[in-house]
Amino acid sequence: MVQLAVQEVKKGKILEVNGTPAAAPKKTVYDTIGLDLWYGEHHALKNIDLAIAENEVTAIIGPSGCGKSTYLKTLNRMVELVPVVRTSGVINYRGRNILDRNYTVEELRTKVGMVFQKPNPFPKSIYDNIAYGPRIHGIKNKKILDEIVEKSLRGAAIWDEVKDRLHENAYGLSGGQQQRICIARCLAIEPDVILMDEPTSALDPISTLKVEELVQELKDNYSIVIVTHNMQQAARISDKTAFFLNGEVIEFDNTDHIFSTPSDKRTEDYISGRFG
Ligand SMILES: Nc1ncnc2c1ncn2[C@@H]1O[C@H](COP(=O)(O)OP(=O)(O)OP(=O)(O)O)[C@@H](O)[C@H]1O
Repeated sequence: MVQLAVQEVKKGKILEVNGTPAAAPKKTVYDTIGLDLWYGEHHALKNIDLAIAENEVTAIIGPSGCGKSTYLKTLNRMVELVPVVRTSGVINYRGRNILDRNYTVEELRTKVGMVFQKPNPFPKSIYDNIAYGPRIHGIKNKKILDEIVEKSLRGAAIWDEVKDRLHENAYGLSGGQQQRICIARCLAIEPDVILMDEPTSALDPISTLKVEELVQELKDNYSIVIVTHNMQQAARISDKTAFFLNGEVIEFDNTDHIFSTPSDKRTEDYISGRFG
């Protein structure tokens, strides 16, 4: 008989598997507690509780407009760029509430990198794209910058493809290569967390596969939160999955569990393609 894993999930944290305490939990990077967000009158995030673990890939899935990108953009406070936004609740990052007025965005952005849906390299050379962040942080020494550029490009699995054309414009690369340049640019600031908003939706299947493999490798050194519409992608590359619907987290669990035995009928309907 197949034994199904029965898990107890409370406040976005997995506590028990089959009645025994879950394996020693990984460190929590982000702990979101009772987060609400409004765009003007529109209540876009409702009482979100989610714990993002260190060195894991956490996937955010759900139908269009359910709040996935909004949640991701609260994690680096990019959402504040929208003038009508209002939030309440707590997002602890490494134990400090980033929604607290004393927490500066600049400080947060040195720790949290972001990769967007469409590759957005700067209209500069490949080298200057990667060296941009370190230069802003005051690094001017050519040898150190050379090392950072190589290390970041290697980290993003694109060094071999571009090492002989570092001073060419990044716009001359393919979409998939540009996206890996953007990931390398993100790695150059040595972040703790990488947020990815549908990073492969503009890529062909081969480039998508490369980025997916890269995400798997990067989790050894970084904690990754990825928004994806692609259910197979979430199942392939993530450790945990949160299913969002109408601004709420309906279910948050180990990815295997979500895709094999979801606890909520709405999750099951979504992953089996019955809506969204
Ligand atoms: N800048 C904004 N101003 C007002 N409302 C917004 C803004 N951005 C998003 N919204 C609204 O907030 C809700 C959540 O949007 P969000 O972009 O987070 O959804 P999503 O799940 O990422 O969608 P998609 O999968 O289509 O990208 C939607 O109803 C959307 O219309």
